[in-house]
Amino acid sequence: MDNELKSNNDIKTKIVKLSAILNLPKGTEAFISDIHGNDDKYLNIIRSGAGNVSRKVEEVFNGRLTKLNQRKLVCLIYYPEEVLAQIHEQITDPDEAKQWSMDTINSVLEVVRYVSSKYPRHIIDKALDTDLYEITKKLVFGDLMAPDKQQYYREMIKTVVNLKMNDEFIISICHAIQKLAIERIHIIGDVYDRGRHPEAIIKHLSESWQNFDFEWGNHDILWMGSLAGSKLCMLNLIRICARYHNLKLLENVYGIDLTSIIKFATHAYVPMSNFEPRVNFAGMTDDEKNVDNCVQQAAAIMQFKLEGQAIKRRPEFDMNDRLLLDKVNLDKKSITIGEKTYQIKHGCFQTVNPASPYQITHSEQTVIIDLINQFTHSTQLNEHMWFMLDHGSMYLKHNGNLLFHGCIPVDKQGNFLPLHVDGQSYAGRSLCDYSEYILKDGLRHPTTGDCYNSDFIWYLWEGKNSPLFGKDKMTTFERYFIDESELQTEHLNPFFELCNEEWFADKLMKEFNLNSRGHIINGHTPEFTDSPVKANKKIVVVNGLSEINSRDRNIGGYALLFDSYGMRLETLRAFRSRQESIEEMSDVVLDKQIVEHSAERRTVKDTDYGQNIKKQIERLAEELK
Ligand SMILES: O=P(O)(O)OC[C@H]1O[C@](O)(COP(=O)(O)O)[C@@H](O)[C@@H]1O
Ligand SMILES: [Mn+2]
Repeated sequence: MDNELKSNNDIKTKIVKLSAILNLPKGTEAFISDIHGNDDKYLNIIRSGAGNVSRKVEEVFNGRLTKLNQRKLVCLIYYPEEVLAQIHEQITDPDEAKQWSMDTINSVLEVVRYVSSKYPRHIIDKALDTDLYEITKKLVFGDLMAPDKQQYYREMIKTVVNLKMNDEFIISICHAIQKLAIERIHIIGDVYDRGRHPEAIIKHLSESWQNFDFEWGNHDILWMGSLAGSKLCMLNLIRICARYHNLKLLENVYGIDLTSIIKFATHAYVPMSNFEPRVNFAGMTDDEKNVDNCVQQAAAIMQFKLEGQAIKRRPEFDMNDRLLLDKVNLDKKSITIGEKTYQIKHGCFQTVNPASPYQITHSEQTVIIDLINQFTHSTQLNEHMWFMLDHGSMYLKHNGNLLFHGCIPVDKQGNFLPLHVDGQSYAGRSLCDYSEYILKDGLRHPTTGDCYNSDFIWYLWEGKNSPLFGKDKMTTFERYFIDESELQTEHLNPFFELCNEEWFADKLMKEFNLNSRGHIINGHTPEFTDSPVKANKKIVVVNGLSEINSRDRNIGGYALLFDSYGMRLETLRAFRSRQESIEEMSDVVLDKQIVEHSAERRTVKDTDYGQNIKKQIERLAEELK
């Protein structure tokens, strides 16, 4: 064959393959948010395919397995390692154990074949374990019903069991099912803060997941901002870690030596009830609680001082109402705001100089410099934050939907509120684009000096026009010191109320150049009273809210699934622990609600990926001689 013909045939083969992919059903997207370092809860959602795995098992085994046996199989798929250990304790007879393994291998193979049926080969290949690839590929892709081959496959399964590879094999297939149950995960912000293992979530995504994206949340910004050199982001972050008994995360995972702040804090402060940690884990010692308490005070006071300096440096941020330290009276036991004076029962203003309340002391300065140098040089923090940066954005337009963590700031009429900074005005989409630009610029050029980028990144955390925060003020000071609920209340931007209006959803979509048939999906605010589905089903809030805040203790938040049949919102069962989930064989989903039902089954053709494929096909067609 001459070379020209050969290369033409290569191109044609590629076109045939790509055209075939266009007609496969659209992959399943899962939308989750506000994980807040709860790695077990996150893995529970992911391993269950946000409820998709149990649905698939039901579709395959309805009428063949009882509900109880379906639940057992589902639980095995979520937690194969733990469930297999239990089974080995329960089934001690060798023959019975072999039988169980053979039956189970057959069942999980049926499920993996079913979930992989809508994927092109290269995606399935990625989901299969590389060590066992040669065997799994034969059993997954082989035609098991072909009469001449049945014996061949059965013998293979028998040999896997006889060679005692059964557990390893089952585990690898279960993991493949988990991966294939969701094609892409959208993590709509707040991976970090409060919970103990945000790094485990990053690790899971980087090591075992292929398709995902982050839409950054306000808490993630604190961590990215600290790497960029923002001392304010860092002090907020340390304060929150101390508040949630999480300082170990900084030491053990990010290699931050906290000696300087712990020494300073325990010397300058005594534990006080208003700084007690917000969690009470079994095994927390009094010593640890005292350290948390004092570090929280030290970080809070340094934060309030540096915030004061930043607010004065940046009048354009319009945050003068947050200047509170200078309103504390000389007795340091009361504060006068406007006309009113409020008592401060538990103040800790011993390092505040009334003549110059926002000035930090020399000791504080030493601590801050030591810490910010460590943050900006932490290898692990660098790795994790760049991972979030590389795979994330302020907002994402994907398959016709608009995703962001918090809000697009508006006034009561729904007009986009402008932020006047850097000689320009930014509002709506341009505010999001500008925020992303500054964040990236800040991370590319880290500096520990008081620069504009660092100040702006901190503004994204708690400024009233920040798309990530979405509240009029952050009342940290009031919540620590002033026992007055009216002052402590943070008011949501009108955006959240307007989200009940369909016209508003349409306006947002238009601002982002999207068709009004798509959906807006965000997180951030826990839904206590209203439904998470709003604006005639055009807006969905997927907060994986913590059970502590939930109006119903059985509800553990919401996740959204978007597959070839449409979109459905899953109400998640409250998650208490991995062990409890395994013992109770509880499924993740409590309830489902259809958000959209596609009239026709969506295929890859109807997705952004499909658009790319079409372009590739066009380019290839042009190459044909
Ligand atoms: O309950 P805590 O730890 O004091 O945190 C409360 C603070 O967290 C915030 O709710 C922001 O966090 P979220 O993004 O999780 O809502 C602030 O508005 C509030 O001041
Ligand atoms: Mn948030």
